[in-house]
Amino acid sequence: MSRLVILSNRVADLRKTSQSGGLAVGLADALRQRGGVWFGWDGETLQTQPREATVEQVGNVRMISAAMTVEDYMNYYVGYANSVLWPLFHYRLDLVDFHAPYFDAYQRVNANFAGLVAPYLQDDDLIWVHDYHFIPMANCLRRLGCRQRMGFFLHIPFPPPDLLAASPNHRYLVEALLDYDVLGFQTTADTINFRHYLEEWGVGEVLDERTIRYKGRTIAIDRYPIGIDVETFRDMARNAPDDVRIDSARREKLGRKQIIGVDRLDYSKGLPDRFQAFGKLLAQHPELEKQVTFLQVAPPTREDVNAYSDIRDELEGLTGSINGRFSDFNWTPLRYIHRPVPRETLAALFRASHVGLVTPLRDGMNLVAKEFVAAQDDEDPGVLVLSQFAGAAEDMTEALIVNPYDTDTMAEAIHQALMMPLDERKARHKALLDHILHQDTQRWLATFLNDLETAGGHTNPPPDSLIAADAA
Ligand SMILES: O=P(O)(O)OC[C@H]1O[C@H](O[C@H]2O[C@H](CO)[C@@H](O)[C@H](O)[C@H]2O)[C@H](O)[C@@H](O)[C@@H]1O
Ligand SMILES: O=c1ccn([C@@H]2O[C@H](COP(=O)(O)OP(=O)(O)O)[C@@H](O)[C@H]2O)c(=O)[nH]1
Repeated sequence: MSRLVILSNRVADLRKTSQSGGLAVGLADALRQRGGVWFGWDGETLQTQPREATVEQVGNVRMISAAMTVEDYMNYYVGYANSVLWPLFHYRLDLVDFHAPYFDAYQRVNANFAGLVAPYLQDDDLIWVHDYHFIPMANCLRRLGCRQRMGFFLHIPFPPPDLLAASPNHRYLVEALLDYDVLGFQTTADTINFRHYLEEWGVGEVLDERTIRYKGRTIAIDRYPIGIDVETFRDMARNAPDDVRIDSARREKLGRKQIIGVDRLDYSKGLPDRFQAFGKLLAQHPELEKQVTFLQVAPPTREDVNAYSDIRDELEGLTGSINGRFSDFNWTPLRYIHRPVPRETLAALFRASHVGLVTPLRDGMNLVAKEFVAAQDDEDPGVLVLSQFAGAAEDMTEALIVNPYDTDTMAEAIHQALMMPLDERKARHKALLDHILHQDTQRWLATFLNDLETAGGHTNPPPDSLIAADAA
């Protein structure tokens, strides 16, 4: 079996079970199972770029990481990755903030990181690159002479061609993706958008749904929906810490139901619309007074990007106005936590909740949707309310599917979830649980790596075209 080398901007702390963000959670689960190497940014910024990476062995995983300069952090991470690619790929052209130095830094950081990891690569490694930060990584590694098989997985949505074309570098990005041997997306909709781009812009040739021909090479593309380690999460949920148990017992005594949401405080997660829907629920159903509380965990994220401080102000305003209007001395309907909460605690909180709200405006997958289902008690499960625009909705069709822009209907869906009879809750939960058990981390890892192992790779001609790749 070839050694697996994972490259991603964010690396997790494998000593902790708690990671912020689904990419770190998914990859930590995957690498703990198979072992290998994980390379990425260590989260530090320095005045000058370090010449070497730091290496550390954690169990069966070799962690290789490096800092970046303050300037690169601002132009590459805050800039191109999170002020251009993130909003663009989440269909938010209004938030795209493009500046030429961002794109230069994006290419420079990819080239620097390729140079830092290349000395650690072995000839028969399987190289698996993750997410929008590292799209040109294959190109950079090939320029250094790396001939290994390389796969890429996009954790976020791939937008329709017309939206992508709003970026000055759209052709560069797509051609850089075609430098890999296998391209993975979260959903069928994403793979269709990618193929449509190729057809509309005349890049390569779509041979069939899963095969592209580009400059004499073959590239496999498919959807590989990311999953979770269901049994581990179920065990965490059953072992509630004391404070969660005491809080649940108090609520039970008062006959109160809990609604829960857990999201990084990101504009893509649809939090203001969700809060408004909760306000409408309370206004339209006065009988719910003191019968229900909504707990929203929303840890800070990417705070150096302007769009993220705006959403924080908006949410704090909404929390104040909802609680100001409906609270009583012994009831606070909306509890909002702006800090990360350990995943073990979240698991227990999910199990203690009657409704899970996962209502992003656009999301690659959304692991919280899967975690909420995994955490439930099979005999008395809670109900998942899921946005039609989360990647998870493509398969989790037994959730209550909502349009997150339509706050009136969302309020009604929350009401339906709170009132749902036990038989229906059990039937929906069983179907959702079967689904997440089937599409778990292990399957995600195995299907992608199987395709990478059998891909064109070494049989493809050397990608000389890459050397000539220009920033169109
Ligand atoms: O690394 P950060 O900038 O702090 O952001 C955290 C991660 O957010 C995104 O997660 C995505 O991946 C999940 C797992 O595949 C998926 O469920 C979710 O829909 C995506 O939004 C981002 O893509 C990661 O690169 C970040 O590390
Ligand atoms: O305070 C928090 C908030 C989130 N998470 C975890 O972070 C991941 C979020 O992944 P998801 O795919 O839902 O969204 P992303 O943040 O990657 O866009 C999930 O595993 C959550 O359980 C966590 O451990 N603590």
